[in-house]
Amino acid sequence: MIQRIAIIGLGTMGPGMAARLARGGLQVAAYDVAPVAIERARSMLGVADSVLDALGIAPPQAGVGTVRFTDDLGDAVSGADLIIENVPENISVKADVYRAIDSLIASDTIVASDTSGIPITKLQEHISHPERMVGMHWSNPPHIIPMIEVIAGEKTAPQTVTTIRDLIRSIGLLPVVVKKDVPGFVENRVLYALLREAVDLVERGVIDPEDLDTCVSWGIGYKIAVIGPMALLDMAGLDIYKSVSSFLNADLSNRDDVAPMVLEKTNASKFGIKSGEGMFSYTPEQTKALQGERARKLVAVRRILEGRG
Ligand SMILES: NC(=O)C1=CN([C@@H]2O[C@H](COP(=O)(O)OP(=O)(O)OC[C@H]3O[C@@H](n4cnc5c(N)ncnc54)[C@H](O)[C@@H]3O)[C@@H](O)[C@H]2O)C=CC1
Ligand SMILES: Cc1ncc(C=O)c(C(=O)O)c1O
Repeated sequence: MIQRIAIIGLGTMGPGMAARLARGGLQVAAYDVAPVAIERARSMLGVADSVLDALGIAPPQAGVGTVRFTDDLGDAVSGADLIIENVPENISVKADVYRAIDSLIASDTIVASDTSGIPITKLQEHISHPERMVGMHWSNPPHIIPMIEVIAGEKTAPQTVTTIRDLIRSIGLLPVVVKKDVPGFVENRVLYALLREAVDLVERGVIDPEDLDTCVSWGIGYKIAVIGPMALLDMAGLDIYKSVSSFLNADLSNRDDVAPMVLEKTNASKFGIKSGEGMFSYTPEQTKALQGERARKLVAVRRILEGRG
């Protein structure tokens, strides 16, 4: 049974994951190579906890778990039943972490990766017990979005998948087991199909960025939270989908490289909220207000969707 979890990497995703797992009654050790990331994560726990309160997520009867921060990798993974690797989306950075923990952990300790889309089969090449490695892909913000993809690589033991799926369920989250280890798994294949088209439309001047967001959020986005794509096909009618897709699919963006607009911005260190500018601009005050407003709205929508409005 999983009780002790180590999270390696406390950037965008780590702090919310730590808070959510602790709320599920688990004992979390949180580690990062960067002291500044540890301090930032520590300061974010209270905010995440108040969002979990607003969501009405109660701890189990045995009580709420704990989050302890450490700057020592050996200390973080010592005695852990599960390690969640959450470092940047780069195979060699992730492989360094697997090599570093290999001799520090028991052969049956589960090692999960929160990779956004690197096939688990590739990551397994860098660990001595590949049968205990699994994909555990959270969605951002991880303390609010309940769905987590679970992905087996070619060498993952079925029991490893079952253990992680059951753990996710046991703390009130929603596991989705992906049946094939395809790049991007399912959530990001769908998201990146949408983002490729959205970026292309803005880049070609078909629409302004603000209007693109209005169109998608108030059109498809709002609807799709209630009616998933497969159900939507039935609601619209497969005959309609057949007619439209017969001419539209051929006209959709099929670019297989990164769009020039994105390269231009990233080359100028315009990464979005984290750097103050990306598609839009953000002052620190605006960022704080935006994060609060988004959390409030996501909480309200989730409560309604769960029938707890
Ligand atoms: N940002 C997002 O929306 C999502 C990201 N992911 C995935 O989660 C993983 C982490 O992503 P983010 O949190 O966005 O990245 P991030 O870049 O915000 O944070 C990564 C953290 O890892 C730390 N780190 C780097 N090397 C390390 C090492 N050797 N040991 C310990 N810590 C180390 C960095 O100091 C940093 O704090 C990536 O694989 C990403 O693709 C998954 C879901 C959503
Ligand atoms: C743009 C983007 N890329 C990856 C992920 C997750 O892996 C997300 C997300 O969770 O929101 C994302 O927005």
